[in-house]
Parts: sequence; C-alpha cells; structure tokens
Amino acid sequence: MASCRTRGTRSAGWRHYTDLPRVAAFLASLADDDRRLYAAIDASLSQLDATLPARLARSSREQAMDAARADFGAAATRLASDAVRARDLRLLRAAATAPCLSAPLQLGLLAPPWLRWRELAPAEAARALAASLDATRAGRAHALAQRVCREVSVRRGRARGGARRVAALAAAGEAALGGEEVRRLRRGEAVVLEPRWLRAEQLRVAEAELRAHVRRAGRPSDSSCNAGARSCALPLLGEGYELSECTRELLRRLCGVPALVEQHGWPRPLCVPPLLQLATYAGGAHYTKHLDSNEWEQANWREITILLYLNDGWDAARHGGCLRVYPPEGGQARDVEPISGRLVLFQSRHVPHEVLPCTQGAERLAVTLWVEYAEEQ
Ligand SMILES: O=C(O)CCC(=O)C(=O)O
Ligand SMILES: [Fe+2]
Repeated sequence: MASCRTRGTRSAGWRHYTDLPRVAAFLASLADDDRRLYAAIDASLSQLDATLPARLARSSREQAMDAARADFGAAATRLASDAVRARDLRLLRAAATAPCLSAPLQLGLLAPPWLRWRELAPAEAARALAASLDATRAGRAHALAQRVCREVSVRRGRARGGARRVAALAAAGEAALGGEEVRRLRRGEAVVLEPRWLRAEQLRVAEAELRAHVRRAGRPSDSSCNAGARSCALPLLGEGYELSECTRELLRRLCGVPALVEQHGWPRPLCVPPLLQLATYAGGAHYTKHLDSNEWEQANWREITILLYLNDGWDAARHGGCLRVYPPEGGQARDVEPISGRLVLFQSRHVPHEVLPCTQGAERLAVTLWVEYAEEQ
C-alpha cells in the first residue's frame, strides 16, 4: 500500500487527498461512522424492545406495533439525516476512484456495501445513501414486526381477545373445509383444497401484488436447504405494505381457515400469528425434505402449515416445483402441483415435505401461514 500513491488532478476533493495514508485514515473513519450508525440503530431497537412488553400490556397489538414503527421510523430518519450531513460525498467519491482503494471499497472492506456510490454524482450519491438507509429501515421494520408478533405469540395464552378475532375472520372462510378434511388433517394427512371463495380475479390481483412485494422486500435464503428461494415476512397489522383491499381481503380469508379447523375439533387451542411468509422459487430453486417444526427447536410453536399457491398458468410437467408430501408413518409420497388458488394443510411437526426444483424461467409463489398452538392456561 505504501508505494501506491494517489494523484490529485480530477476534482477539488481529489486534490485534498494526495496523501494515501490520509485517504485510508479518512475512509477508516467513515467505516467507523457506519459502525456508529448501525450501533445507534441497534440501540434504538433495543430501547423499543424494552418498551414493547409494557406497550402490549396497555394497548392492542395493532396499536403497539404502530407505535413501535412510528418511534423507529423517527429514530431512523434522525440517524439518516445526521449521517448525510456529516459526510462530504464529493470527497468520498473522489477517494473511491483511486485504483488502489476501489478494490477494498468494492469488497466492502473500507465501507459497507451500501456506500457503493463510486460512479455517482454527489446528488445521486446522497440519494443512493438515503435509499440504502431506507432499505435498512425497511429491513429493520420487518425485524421489528416479527418481534412484535413473537411477543404477541408469547403472550397469546393470556390474550382472550384473540379467539374472537379469529372467529370474526373465519366468517369469511365459509365452507372452505369440513369435518372430513379436519379428521384427515388430525390423522397426519396433507389436505389439498381449491375453495370456491378464492375467486380467479382476486387471485390474479393478489399474485401480481405479492410477487412485486417479494421482488422488493424478499431476501435470498442463506440456507443450503432452499438455496435460490427468496422470502419475506408479511405482517398483517398496520399499513405500509401497499397491498390493495382486494389482496388484503384474500389474506384475511386465508387467516380465517384455522378457526374452521378449531370449529371441527382440534386437540388443543390454536393461535394465528399476524404474520405470513411469502416465498418465491426460481431457476432450479428447491427446498429439501424437512419438517416445519422440530422437537429440538426452541420457541417454535407451529402446529399446522397452511400454504396458498399463486401461480397462474402453472404446469408442473413444464415448470416443476411440486410440493412432495410424505406420510408421517412412511409409505407412498404424494406430489401436489402448486396451482393458483390451491390450499394445502398439514401438521407442521409430523408431515415431512419438500419443494421439487423449478425449471429455468418459472417463478413459483407460495403464501404460508403457520398456525401455532396456544399454551394451555
Ligand atoms: O412452498 C411450499 O410448497 C412449501 C415451502 C416450505 O416447505 C417452507 O417454507 O417451509
Ligand atoms: Fe416447509
């Protein structure tokens, strides 16, 4: 590094940094800034975490989540504007064009990846920084929503209002499934349904919106079990997910299904977390054989997995992507095509399943609701 010298010719900022050690020190101080920024974000999240239980005790979970989001949004906005103010982006841009610095910069060694504004003009760089902070904030908001949902789940046994809410949602579920299906579910079978209340037009609208949502907010899986899958959590409370009323209604109906299961008799009380998972599988992605809940896992209360597929025109012969379900006691596996409007239910702890590879060019979308069991009082 010592033999690598920068030359100050291209811009005013560049000229200030003809001395490489100073550039390196300057960039190192920026990396420190970033660490401070993230530390500050973490601190504000911890503070929210600490206040969450008291909030939940005082208000409904909708109000608690909205308040937590608003607090976090305000804290993140403050942090972002401080960060933008504290930086001279013109200087940063100049430093980044030094050949001996650009490689470590690109590798994220001198600054986190969201500072890759190398090719950008200062105004664009500022916008890029603000956008990446927004993305950070959105990611954190998801994490926060999940924490709220988890808190609610932990307290679920004590929240009697929950049952009424589920019952209200179930009214929309109509005769999605009857006693015979629930008996099969109890015996450990996978139940496959195409309920009439999932109308074709509504499915198409929901499919387009939810696919766009995964594209925006989804994260690639970091597990080798389902490499290539992209997923995101979709909290059902609060606003800000830009879903139409049409899609929201469909999701409400989906959340009504567990109440029908209870109505026909389930051995223990169920609880519906206000959270769905959206996942896409494209270009060879698959999910190896697994259970959705295992004895050795802590804090996994999944009881019934409910899948809704939204894949207009899906043809398993061409696109692959079937769900393969195995009987808990062994025997012949069954392949289920992920066609639009199809619901699949099975017991999360007992039914092994896998997603078979999807072919190139096909993108398979599934919405998952993991129904939990409620603690006995
Ligand atoms: O999408 C599917 O059909 C199943 C996905 C799955 O098994 C999971 O997310 O745990
Ligand atoms: Fe699964």
